[in-house]
Amino acid sequence: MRTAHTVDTVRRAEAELMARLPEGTLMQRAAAGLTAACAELLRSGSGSGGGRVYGSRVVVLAGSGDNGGDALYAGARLARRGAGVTAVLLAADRAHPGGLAALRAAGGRVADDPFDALDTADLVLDGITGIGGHGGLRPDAVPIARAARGSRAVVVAVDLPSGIEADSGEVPGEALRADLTVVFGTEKPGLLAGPAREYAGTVRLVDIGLGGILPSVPALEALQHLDVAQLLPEPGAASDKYRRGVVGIVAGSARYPGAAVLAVAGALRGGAGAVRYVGHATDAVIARFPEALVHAGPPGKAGRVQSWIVGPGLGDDLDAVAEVLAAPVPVLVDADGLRRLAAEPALLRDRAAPTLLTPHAGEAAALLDTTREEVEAAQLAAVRELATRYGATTLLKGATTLVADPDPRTPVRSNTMGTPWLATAGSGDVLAGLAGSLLAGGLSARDAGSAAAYLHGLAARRAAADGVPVTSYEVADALGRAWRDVRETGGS
Ligand SMILES: NC(=O)C1=CN([C@@H]2O[C@H](COP(=O)(O)OP(=O)(O)OC[C@H]3O[C@@H](n4cnc5c(N)ncnc54)[C@H](OP(=O)(O)O)[C@@H]3O)[C@@H](O)[C@H]2O)[C@@H](O)CC1
Ligand SMILES: Nc1ncnc2c1ncn2[C@@H]1O[C@H](COP(=O)(O)OP(=O)(O)O)[C@@H](O)[C@H]1O
Ligand SMILES: [K+]
Repeated sequence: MRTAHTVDTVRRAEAELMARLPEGTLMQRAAAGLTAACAELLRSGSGSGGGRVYGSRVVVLAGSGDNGGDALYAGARLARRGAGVTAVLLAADRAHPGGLAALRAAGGRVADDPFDALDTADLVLDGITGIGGHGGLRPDAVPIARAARGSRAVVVAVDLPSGIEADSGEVPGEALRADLTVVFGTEKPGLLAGPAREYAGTVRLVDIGLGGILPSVPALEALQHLDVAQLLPEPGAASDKYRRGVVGIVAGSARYPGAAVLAVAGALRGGAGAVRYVGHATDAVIARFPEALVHAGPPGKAGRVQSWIVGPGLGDDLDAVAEVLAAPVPVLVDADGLRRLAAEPALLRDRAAPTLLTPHAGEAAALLDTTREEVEAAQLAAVRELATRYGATTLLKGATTLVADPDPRTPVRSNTMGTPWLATAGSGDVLAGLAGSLLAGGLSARDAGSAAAYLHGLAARRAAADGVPVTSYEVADALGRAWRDVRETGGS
């Protein structure tokens, strides 16, 4: 499990640890981890450095705080290994004194012209701001950050990409996009939530000894293979199709029969014992999936289920939404079902069984009575607000998918397993089917949503492995492979 803690929590834990250690120890641990990561990158040939630390050209962008200190000490270590290291000081009179002295003692120098230095750099260390930065890059840092990004150098962010908000994942102004972020002690929420997450590149965690001090419940977490493997249901010797769970799907319409087919496709790969389709697309569903049980409706007449999915491709025939939400089983509401809910939130008022809402940014905006742009700029705040306002677990789809429970103390789950290939019509229907199927298998709404988002992203990656566009149907088809992948790596 990847975990992220807020800035306040990190600062408290660091203070507690620092009180037990000689001064400067944590910064040296951070700098040592940073140096190792940079050396590895340079040796791998990234940034056209010729595959060695010795002789490579490194530029350290150093702001006025400890983030700059980390970067300067790492620069000093790289200089001792033979790199040519130049520092660009964003606030020359307030640069970290110890870090700057160490760099100079190791043969590093301060740049006369930052742009000349960046022009020939192989690697740029971004130490402008860390967890103390707010409000985006300041005007004097903007041209330097742009030159760094525009150069051929590989960019390594120290703790987090400068310009992002560590706690909210918002990017209020300009920020410096990194190829690698070396984060200290624990991840920060902004590394797991969009839009900031998309600035971080690959994230590498350096242990600085905070492990036993940080609270065990993080602010955010992200599942990995092993975690997903442990969540997935597995039939036992005593299982029959009803015990494995029956998922009911109210989706599709004469106008959008494909949404029904795709939701059923996802649900059939989610481990439920049976998939019961209810609606106007029975012919299309049965033609593709003879194993589905079909019924023209209404849902109450279709037979028992352990969970319902309602919404994909329903069009304007939305009476079934209220009917399904009145059932005492877990319900996943997607697409047109969410439109109905935005118009009548009271439909959720008397629900005792779990509810999972799966909006994309546009649907989330309608539910929150705001704009898509505002949701996209503050995804973490939006998903939390949706979950508390509607009293329902909410999965907010996007390049990063977030899942929040109504109880604000429960860590938000982030899924970074997606791929832009998923931005294709109908892939959300497959996700809804898969998540609803996991709900029928007995997973909580949070586990079902986050495990489904993970498998869905992994399936798309597998299906697009050759770099070719994938269709939503192919994503559904690759779910079996994704399931096998996590089981093989995670054990079962
Ligand atoms: N604590 C620990 O034990 C450890 C901490 N570690 C490291 O310390 C980092 C946190 O250091 P920090 O607290 O000094 O804050 P930091 O992010 O460097 O910013 C400092 C100053 O920058 C300025 N500034 C603000 N916004 C700005 C902007 N938009 N653009 C430009 N400048 C801006 C503002 O100063 P101002 O100019 O307003 O006076 C602010 O005070 C942390 O991320 C990690 O790398 C590690 O060594 C491990 C041990
Ligand atoms: N850039 C992206 N990177 C990763 N995943 C993405 C990206 N864009 C969209 N997705 C994923 O693709 C799916 C799209 O779902 P949705 O918006 O409901 O589409 P549709 O309604 O066409 O099915 C979601 O799972 C979303 O998280
Ligand atoms: K930084």
